[in-house]
Amino acid sequence: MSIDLTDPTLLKTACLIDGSWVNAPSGAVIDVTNPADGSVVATVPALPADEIPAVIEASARAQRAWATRPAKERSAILRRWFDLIVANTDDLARIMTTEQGKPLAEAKGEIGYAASFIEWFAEEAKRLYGETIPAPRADQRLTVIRQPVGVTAAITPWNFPAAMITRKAAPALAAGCSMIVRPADLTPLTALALGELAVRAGIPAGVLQIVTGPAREIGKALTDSEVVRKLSFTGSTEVGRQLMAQCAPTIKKVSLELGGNAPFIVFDDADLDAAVDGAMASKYRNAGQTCVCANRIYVQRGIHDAFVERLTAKVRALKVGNGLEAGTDIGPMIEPKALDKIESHIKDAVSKGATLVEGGDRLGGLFFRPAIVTGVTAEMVVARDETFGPLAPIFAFDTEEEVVAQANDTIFGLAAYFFTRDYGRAIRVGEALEYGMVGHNTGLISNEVAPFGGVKQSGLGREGSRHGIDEYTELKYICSMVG
Ligand SMILES: NC(=O)C1=CN([C@@H]2O[C@H](COP(=O)(O)OP(=O)(O)OC[C@H]3O[C@@H](n4cnc5c(N)ncnc54)[C@H](OP(=O)(O)O)[C@@H]3O)[C@@H](O)[C@H]2O)C=CC1
Ligand SMILES: O=C(O)[C@H](O)CS(=O)(=O)O
Repeated sequence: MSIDLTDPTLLKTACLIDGSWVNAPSGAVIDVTNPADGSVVATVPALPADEIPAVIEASARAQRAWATRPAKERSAILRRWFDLIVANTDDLARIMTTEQGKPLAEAKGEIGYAASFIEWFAEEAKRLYGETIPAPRADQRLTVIRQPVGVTAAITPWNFPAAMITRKAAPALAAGCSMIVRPADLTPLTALALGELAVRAGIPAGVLQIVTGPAREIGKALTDSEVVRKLSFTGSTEVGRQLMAQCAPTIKKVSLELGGNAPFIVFDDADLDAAVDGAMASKYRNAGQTCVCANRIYVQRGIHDAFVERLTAKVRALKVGNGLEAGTDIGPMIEPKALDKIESHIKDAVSKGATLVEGGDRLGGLFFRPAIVTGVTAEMVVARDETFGPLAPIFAFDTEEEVVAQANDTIFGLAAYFFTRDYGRAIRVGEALEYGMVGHNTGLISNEVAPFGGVKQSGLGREGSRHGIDEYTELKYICSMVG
């Protein structure tokens, strides 16, 4: 199946290495399939790990030159990349929906979200200010400058094939670093299309490289290298923990955006319609395949039944189908094991006394009817493990103290949400929740201007915002004797 594009040259099926489009020496390839129908959309190289040292060498060579370019020049080139991505939104979205499955409207939204990080860091590039410090001696002058970390690497997941790349590459390039990106095998085409637009924008050869192929082996080659000074990873906590350990021998800087288990709390005094709309947005975006999705929905007993009734009506109205078809709300899951996990969470909960009140059945292929389960308790697997699918498990609660304790009873700490119109409660709960990001009366918190990241075992560091570029810079202190 070819993808119906206005500009077919955006469909790249080779690695971007040192400014050229390169296949694996052996010709080995990986199939890229459409989750909506299982068809092979394209192939990309299965680049062997022994090709990575040359990629790293090209990255180091390019980075030295890139860092000497005035910040204003780097900014202008990033701005051109932003403009080209925006101008090609429709094609990029069609490529994304074809390989990842999300509805076209969501894919277009992600392209805009991904582009916003480039726009933001094109501006930040010009504001990497240093410091002068009053010296303790008359014959000294103390200055602090911010310099690029150097050669960096990124390993990114399939659920946001564009935004998870630009949220890393934009600050890296803005700071004067180079970056080697290894996208998920399931969704490489979006990454390669972004690479093509980077070339057209004038990002020099070697500054941004995109390699496809065996994750473990390529990851090992990147983490083993002393030249690679930083790794940024988005994905599961399990893999993040492993990559962090692999980076330890060479003392790399590490940024980790890992798993979540977001509580979504609705108090009796909440705006009920706002809470239901917030739950729909947080739970079912990308078919529930986001790290910040509501994973546990706690509803205070006084509003519980009304909330379940209204949520059920909206979930029942969701249209499941091919993301390329107009009106689709929920696309296919990314792979078969995703459906197995949702089913296992439902079966475990029901076996322990919960009630399946909506959906929960397979619709053929990778399609799954969005589900709601009520009567959920802390003893059920869904309370501890991230479903990463369109399942809303609903817990009833009585007091503020009890629900905050339950919400915090997890190893994760990425995102949390709560709905209340009581000012005092808003302050208390917002401060008590042990999460990197908290939504108050909203289920959507992600943008390029705020610091995205988690605490506990949901990650290290922040992406986006004025903080995101810090992950790609080093502070250098210069002490001058002025004689
Ligand atoms: N905090 C956040 O922003 C996000 C967190 N996540 C979390 O990730 C999980 C689901 O996403 P998923 O993509 O399956 O996560 P994974 O951690 O399995 O994969 C993430 C990326 O890492 C690669 N990878 C896997 N194992 C290794 C390894 N040993 N060495 C190097 N690279 C490796 C994968 O490659 P490949 O897929 O090709 O095998 C993929 O590109 C959920 O827990 C979710 O919460 C996901 C997205 C965002
Ligand atoms: O990977 C994810 O799940 C994203 O970080 C979620 S968001 O940034 O699109 O909210």
